[in-house]
Amino acid sequence: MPAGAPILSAAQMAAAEAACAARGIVPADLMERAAHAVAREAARFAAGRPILVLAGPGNNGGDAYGAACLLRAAGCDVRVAALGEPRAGAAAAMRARWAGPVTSLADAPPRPFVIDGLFGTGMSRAFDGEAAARLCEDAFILSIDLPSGIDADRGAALGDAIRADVTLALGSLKFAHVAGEAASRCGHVLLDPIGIDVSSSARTIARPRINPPAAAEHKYSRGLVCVIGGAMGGAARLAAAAAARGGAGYVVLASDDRRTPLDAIVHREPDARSDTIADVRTSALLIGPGLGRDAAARAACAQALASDLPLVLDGDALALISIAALAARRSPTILTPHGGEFDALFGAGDAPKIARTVAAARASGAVVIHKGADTVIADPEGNVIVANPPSWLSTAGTGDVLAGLVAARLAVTHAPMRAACEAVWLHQRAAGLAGAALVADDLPMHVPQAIAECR
Ligand SMILES: NC(=O)C1=CN([C@@H]2O[C@H](COP(=O)(O)OP(=O)(O)OC[C@H]3O[C@@H](n4cnc5c(N)ncnc54)[C@H](OP(=O)(O)O)[C@@H]3O)[C@@H](O)[C@H]2O)[C@H](O)CC1
Ligand SMILES: [K+]
Repeated sequence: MPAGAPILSAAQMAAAEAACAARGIVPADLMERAAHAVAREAARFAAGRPILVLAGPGNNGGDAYGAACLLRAAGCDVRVAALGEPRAGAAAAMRARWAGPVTSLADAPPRPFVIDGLFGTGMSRAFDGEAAARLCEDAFILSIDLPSGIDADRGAALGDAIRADVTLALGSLKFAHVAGEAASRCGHVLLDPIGIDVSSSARTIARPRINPPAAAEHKYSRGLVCVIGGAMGGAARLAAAAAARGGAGYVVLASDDRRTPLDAIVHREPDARSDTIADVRTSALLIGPGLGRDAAARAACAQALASDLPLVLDGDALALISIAALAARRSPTILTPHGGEFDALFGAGDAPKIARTVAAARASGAVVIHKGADTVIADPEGNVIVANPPSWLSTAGTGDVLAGLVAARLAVTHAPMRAACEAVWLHQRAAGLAGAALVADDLPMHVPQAIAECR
């Protein structure tokens, strides 16, 4: 996935495209650039294999006809199969430029390399993809802009959507490249800006810059993280270990369980939880991993919410708080819900995940890390960062590790959105370093290497 790339809705993309006209760049120019970009990538990936171009009735089809012409002119073996005819505009002009035969999808013989130009951002209703599926079955598929059959904003498959090996996004990434079911249908995503000026409050995650501590720093100035644990000691231990490896100067673990994951982590008895939450030296307080939901947990959560400390709320804590109590806080707050915890706190809804996460951040005044295969990070100002963490992270305890990293980065940076993004990046990079079949315990030891890569 391109790092730090803007992400737009289909309507925002159309507006950016329209704004090009003011600079004298008309739709036919953009399609010409799109066709060149598609032909370039197709030639690279096809590597001499016979190419079948699937062309639809809209501008996605126009891009496809343009690429077919360029590839044929470059000496490639190209055939075209179409679904409907472009009726007007730049797409019709591109269609007219193609002098070779055009067959229907049903009549086309399969070829080993397919350029999927059936539908892009204009996909508006379910699509009967049976004929296309036959042609794509054993082929390498390069999708133009989006795999055909995908709702660009929701990332949902409308009928029989195509599953691409490579998707070349044009102009900007769309929500479907990073969110929802569609993200997994895109294969490897490339982006060609084709000269369109794009600005967006939503971007893909990028490697952060993390400086080493200044020479005069000491353990308290580096950031004191207090982890408030409860009945399930393992979760809090994982979080504390991650906080210690994540760059905090000092980590305190107040938990029923006397074991600490590292000798460098200071244990406090659970009856000292209240004093710990009241400790004004604390740079970031983490509450939730393994906390439980009993009366003591509820009281600890209420005290944490009422404090002026920068706060990270995870796991059980997310079930013990209200949006009103969050909104009343004046200090930085970060929430780390997975989908179920998010729905329980903010309500389930039909809107795309990015929009729901922004609404949650606005309502709570907190930075929200809405975890999942597409992790959406939003702040109350509407800024959004999207990450696609490795699927090996879908195992017990990895959320506790993330919570600990979030607390560490909040303690160091004092900036909740920055802290959330740094932590999510470090978490996914540590997972990459840990490799296949990782367990949560493996992650903290890889965080220092991930931090070292952030110079
Ligand atoms: N990013 C850019 O600036 C550029 C993008 N380009 C390419 O343009 C497409 C978007 O083009 P658009 O024409 O808006 O949309 P599509 O090509 O995706 O499809 C629209 C046509 O498809 C018909 N349609 C929609 N759903 C179905 C269906 N289920 N079955 C059959 N036909 C369907 C739709 O018909 P309507 O009746 O709904 O109007 C349209 O005819 C973008 O993705 C890029 O590839 C530019 O080329 C360059 C600039
Ligand atoms: K397509």
